[in-house]
This record gives sequence, C-alpha cells and structure tokens, in this order.
Amino acid sequence: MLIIGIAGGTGCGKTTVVNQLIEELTLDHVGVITQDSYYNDLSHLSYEERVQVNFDHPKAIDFDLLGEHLSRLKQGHAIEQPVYSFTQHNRTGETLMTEPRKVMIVEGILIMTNPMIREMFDIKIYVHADSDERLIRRLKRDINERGRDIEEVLYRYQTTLKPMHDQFIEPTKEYADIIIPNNKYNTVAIDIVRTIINEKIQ
Ligand SMILES: Nc1ncnc2c1ncn2[C@@H]1O[C@H](COP(=O)(O)OP(=O)(O)O)[C@@H](O)[C@H]1O
Ligand SMILES: Nc1ccn([C@@H]2O[C@H](COP(=O)(O)O)[C@@H](O)[C@H]2O)c(=O)n1
Repeated sequence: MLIIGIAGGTGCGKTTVVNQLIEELTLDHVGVITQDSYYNDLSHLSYEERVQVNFDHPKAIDFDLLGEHLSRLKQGHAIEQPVYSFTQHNRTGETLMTEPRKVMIVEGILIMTNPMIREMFDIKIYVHADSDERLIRRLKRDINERGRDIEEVLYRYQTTLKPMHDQFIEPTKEYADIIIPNNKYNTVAIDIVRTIINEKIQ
C-alpha cells in the first residue's frame, strides 16, 4: 500500500486536489481519509463549549485513532471512519466503512505535525496558496457549505486560524516531498502526482 499525505493551510485546496487526483482513477484502487473525521469526540461538551474549541491546534486531533486506522488499513483490514459535522462541531456518531486500497490518500491541515503519522506517509505533499487567497476561499466555503457567517469566520481566523497556521501548519512544508502551488488551478502538478499513483496501481 502507498500512503500519500496531503497537507496545507485551510482553503489551500487540499480537498479539491484530492478530488482532481481521483477523478480519472478507479475507486477500487484509491481510498481517501480526511483528517476532519479524526477531530476529537467532543460529546462531553455542550454546543456552546464546542464552539469555543481551537480546531486548528494539533491537540484537537485524535492522532492515536488515525494512526490505528492507518495501521489496520496497511494490514489489509477495513476501518470505520467517523463522520464529522461542521455544524455540530462534533462527530455525528455515524461511520463510513473504508476498505484498504493500493493507494490511500490522507488529507488535512495538521496531518504532518504528528511525527508518528508523518512517518507512515510514503509521499508527503504540501499544497500552497497565499493567505489572502485562502481566507477568501474559506469565507465563501464556510458561509455556503458549513453554516457559518462572516463574523464567525473572521473571528476564528484572527483568534486561532492564523496564529495556529503560522505556528504549526506552515512549518510542516519543510517535510514535503512535493509542494503544489495552488493560487490557481494547477493541472500540471495534478498530472504529475496522478502519474505516480498510476505507476503504483498498474
Ligand atoms: N486553485 C483554486 N482556485 C480557486 N478556488 C479554489 C482552488 N482550489 C480550491 N478552490 C476553492 O476553494 C475552496 C476551498 O477549497 P478546499 O479544497 O475545500 O480547501 P481545503 O480542503 O484545503 O480547505 C473551495 O470552495 C474550492 O472550490
Ligand atoms: N468544528 C470545526 C472543525 C474544524 N473547523 C475548521 O476546519 C478547518 C480544517 O478544514 P479544511 O477543510 O479547511 O482543511 C480548520 O481550519 C478549522 O478551523 C471548523 O471551522 N469547525
């Protein structure tokens, strides 16, 4: 199994890159794990308390569960990936059965901050977009798709998102084997990574 980690700041286009990569591939060969599924279970907190959580700090992620799931997939077992709700700020209680594939893609802002998880990646990719571009994309996406308003996004950006990006996420760029510049759609980089994946699944 080839495990590809795709990191980068919020709004840089990780999910879009993953969708572009798998577009022309047979889903029997490629599987996707998203870091969002591994936000800590916050069922012990009220909604008001969950809203206050810093979701951009590595401590917000259940890396033990993510590591356990990746190990099980590597051993050829299916896993139950938790389903996450951005409106509830919590896991939904549902799971998505995820089968092992020849290529597993793991994407998320913080996945390369954890040494144990980082070690599990055969290829590490960092998607880069400038911070103003990322903020614009995040505003549009969170308002349209994640039930947020402009005040919420900007408050989160100033209080946690930007400082955590600078402290934890941007420094993981140094671990990357490949950096994809993504201020504009980058079809050349997508083709290169897809070629690598295709070689593996031949
Ligand atoms: N290269 C790009 N140019 C313009 N918009 C983009 C680009 N890549 C992604 N987007 C848009 O930006 C938003 C955030 O992208 P997404 O892939 O969800 O980022 P991430 O998963 O890194 O947070 C989405 O609405 C997506 O359509
Ligand atoms: N309840 C939550 C959990 C996370 N976030 C934000 O999501 C961002 C990571 O996801 P991307 O798809 O943008 O990579 C991260 O910056 C968190 O602030 C949230 O808003 N609410």
